Amino acid sequence: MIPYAPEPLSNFGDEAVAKAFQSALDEVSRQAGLEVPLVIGGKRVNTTRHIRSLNPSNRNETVGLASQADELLAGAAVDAAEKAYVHWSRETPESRADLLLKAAALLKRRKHEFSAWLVLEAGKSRVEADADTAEAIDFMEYYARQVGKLSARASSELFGASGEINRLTYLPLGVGVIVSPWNFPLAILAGMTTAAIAVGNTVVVKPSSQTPIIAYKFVELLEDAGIPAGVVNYMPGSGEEIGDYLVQHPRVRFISFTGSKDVGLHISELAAKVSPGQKWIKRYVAEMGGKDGIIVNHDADLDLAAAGIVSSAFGYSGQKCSACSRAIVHKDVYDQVLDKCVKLTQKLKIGDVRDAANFTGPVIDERSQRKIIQYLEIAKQEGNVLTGGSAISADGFFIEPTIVADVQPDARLMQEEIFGPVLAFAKAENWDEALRIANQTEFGLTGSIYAKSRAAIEQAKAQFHVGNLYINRKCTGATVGVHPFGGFNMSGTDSKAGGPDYLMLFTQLKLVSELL
Ligand SMILES: NC(=O)c1ccc[n+]([C@@H]2O[C@H](COP(=O)([O-])OP(=O)(O)OC[C@H]3O[C@@H](n4cnc5c(N)ncnc54)[C@H](O)[C@@H]3O)[C@@H](O)[C@H]2O)c1
Ligand SMILES: N[C@@H](CCC=O)C(=O)O
Repeated sequence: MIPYAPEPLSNFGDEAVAKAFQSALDEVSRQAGLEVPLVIGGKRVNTTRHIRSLNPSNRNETVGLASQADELLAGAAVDAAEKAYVHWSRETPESRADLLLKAAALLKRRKHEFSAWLVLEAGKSRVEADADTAEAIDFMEYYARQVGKLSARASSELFGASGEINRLTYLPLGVGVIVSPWNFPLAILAGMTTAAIAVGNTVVVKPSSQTPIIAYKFVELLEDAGIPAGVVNYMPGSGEEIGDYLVQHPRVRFISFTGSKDVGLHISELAAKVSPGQKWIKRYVAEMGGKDGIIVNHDADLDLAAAGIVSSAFGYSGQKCSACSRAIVHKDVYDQVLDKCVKLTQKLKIGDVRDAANFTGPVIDERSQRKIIQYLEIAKQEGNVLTGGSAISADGFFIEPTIVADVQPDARLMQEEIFGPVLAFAKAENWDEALRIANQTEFGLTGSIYAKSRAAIEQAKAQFHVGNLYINRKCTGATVGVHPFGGFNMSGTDSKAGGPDYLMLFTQLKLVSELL
């Protein structure tokens, strides 16, 4: 196998690339409105109830209708996954890795088509959509290589004992439930799903109700790559209805979740309870929200810092768990950084992401837009709104990129995950205080610092308590295999997706010791 290298991002400045993307977008737009069934044990199942997936750039456009599962069908999906597990768990690591490589190759060929679905269904700009698709490819390429390493690693790290043969093996866990979010509806779904199946598990995938169509397209892609029936079952449905049911199912062995803190904690509680007939303690891997901060020191390159803050805060309308929602700036350069950020923000173009000129698109849906509008009201009480501050009246769910100055560290704007384009600024007296403010949160996902002084950098490395700390660069945009991703505290179980230990989370280790 050639060494892993991340998938290059598309250069839309190249006319041929832009044209190829546009034709994919036109083609996908023609397919909009399609109906997708559930997939249980490889069979298509159509239901009478549907989830309507809307284009966030224009609520009048239906991207697709997904069949909606109920408990009975979700139970059938667990049965199908359990049946498939018998064979899939005995496949060689090499053949499972090959499947991931085939799926990655197919996705590379159909890159623009998948990105176009992301533009339509998730409201991503083509640049953000392309990065999402590239990350999905990366997860599969990376995990395909990690599977072999995992099986090679176990026994080689045992100490020898005379007169014995000792073998350590990573075994899969069983049937898992994959619960994924809408904000990286391809990359995160693909990463969570393929990591679990790469080591021999079978899964029921419950995608987000905002983005079921792209999830279906991914399951189809796995089928095109040759995945056996039942290894991945596709099960859109309401979180409360089938999510809770699947999490509590006695024959579900593990749950891999990415989403908000509230839902993550709810699942944690349910998964901890033993259901009648259950034979194991369920494994729970959870990646949750963030309240990520960027700290700027008095000696920093202020232009670099302002560009990093604005890009981290407003890329994909602030709807990344890694997004910068707090800028904590040394008092000596506070006004300058604020001014630079406001000027950069006012240049951002907002609108329908089908238009390449728009940097920022909509937020995901009306509920999210309403929630962010409430925070814009809170912003007026908790600070000074310097730019933005309103929703945009349109058919899509647009919110102006908003900067709020002079916010107190304990204000709601500095504590609660808004998940929209709202950035709060707080002033720090000195570097110690800046780090204290940055850590004054229940989350601990990403963070950046901009500083030149070596002492300040080293102090931040030791004291800034986040899973992903970046120095003199933005706090979004982790690359698979380069920046393993996951956070501390209420940001989750720090599972480090795209890192060397991730696959182990979906395994159990068996030691066999034979006396000679
Ligand atoms: N840490 C990370 O790596 C990471 C990555 C992406 C997103 N996120 C976080 O995800 C959130 C945004 O995504 P979201 O709005 O889709 O999150 P969400 O928690 O609302 O939903 C996530 C998934 O959980 C499902 N769900 C809801 N209720 C459920 C229940 N009772 N049982 C089982 N499943 C249920 C949803 O249908 C969806 O599929 C943000 O908080 C963001 O920070 C974290
Ligand atoms: N891994 C992504 C964030 C995923 C969550 O939304 C990043 O690093 O920006």
